[in-house]
Amino acid sequence: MENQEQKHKRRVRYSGTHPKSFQEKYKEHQPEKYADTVAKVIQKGSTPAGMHISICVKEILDFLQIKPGQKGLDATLGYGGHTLEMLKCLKGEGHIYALDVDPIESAKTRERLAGLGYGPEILTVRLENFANIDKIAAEYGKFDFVLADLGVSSMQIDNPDRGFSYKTEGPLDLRLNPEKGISAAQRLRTVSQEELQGMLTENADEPYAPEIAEAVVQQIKRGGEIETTTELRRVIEKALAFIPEKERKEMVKKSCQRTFQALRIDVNSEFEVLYEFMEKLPGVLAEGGRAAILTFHSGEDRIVKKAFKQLQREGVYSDVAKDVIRPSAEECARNSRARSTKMRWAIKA
Ligand SMILES: C[S@@+](CC[C@H](N)C(=O)[O-])C[C@H]1O[C@@H](n2cnc3c(N)ncnc32)[C@H](O)[C@@H]1O
Repeated sequence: MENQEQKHKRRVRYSGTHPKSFQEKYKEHQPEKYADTVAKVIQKGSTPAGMHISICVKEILDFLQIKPGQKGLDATLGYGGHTLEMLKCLKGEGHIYALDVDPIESAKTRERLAGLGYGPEILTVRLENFANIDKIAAEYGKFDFVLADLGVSSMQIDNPDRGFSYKTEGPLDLRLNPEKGISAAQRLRTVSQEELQGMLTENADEPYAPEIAEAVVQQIKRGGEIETTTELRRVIEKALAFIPEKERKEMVKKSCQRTFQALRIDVNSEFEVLYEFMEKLPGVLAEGGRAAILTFHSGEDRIVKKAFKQLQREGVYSDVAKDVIRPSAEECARNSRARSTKMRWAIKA
């Protein structure tokens, strides 16, 4: 008996010495305590867990020309990397108001920045959608500078519980504020094939939108669940099984990225709130006030470019970026998430 048991004993799987899951990367979650580990991860061109590396910092600061005593708005606080650099420019005089819709990350950021000496006397953090900048300006007055760094932070993408990435198993949520609205899984339960196809095309230029929309809707009609990130990825893999094997892996990867992007834009009404923000932006800027916006895909950039150009023609802005500004090759090598970034700016007349 003993012998038999030994025979069937499985070799313990070697799990390696390096942490693999988001939670296991506890050192990266405490940048102040484990600065060496964090520095090594950044040097390798990766973003440490629980952190976000700010993009185009120099380009933004060069443009905004922040002076002590000014009042600014960071419409997308995130990890607070840009906010921190802008706060330094104030040299203790003036104020920054920072918005975010994410209650989880913005609370952590507020605490961390307060720990660095930037408390409520110089920084006000509000849990607010940037579509409501008019209300913020009505409360605090017009701003000398405004920054919006659109989309999601690395902390949100990397946390499997938020469901932003097809690469890790988690609930298919994708909400920037998980306490409001409906999750992506809930959205898929009632979406029609036609609507989903339109969503994939409009929000992410997905070339296989018809195939993916059909596969998703059929799966749900048959009573199959799509409640997790992996379940959605599997449906996409099946829908694209007709692609020759040599190209399939890469195609599936790209279609997964685009499908998750399209769903994220949908459940967070990202285009609608961006239109509203662009419309209200001139009204919250002081005369000569400067605004910089970072976008991450063509849909966002089109909205920003069109609004800036039209409002310049109407004399609302005295000047706008002629061409898009891209992060340097060196920055993209250091931070792969910078590769798709485009920056545009405008100056209020
Ligand atoms: C790319 S991150 C910002 C990173 C930040 N600039 C930094 O340096 O750490 C974008 C942030 O904007 C927030 N966000 C996205 N849409 C928003 C909206 N409509 N209103 C307010 N915040 C929003 C997200 O929750 C996320 O935290």
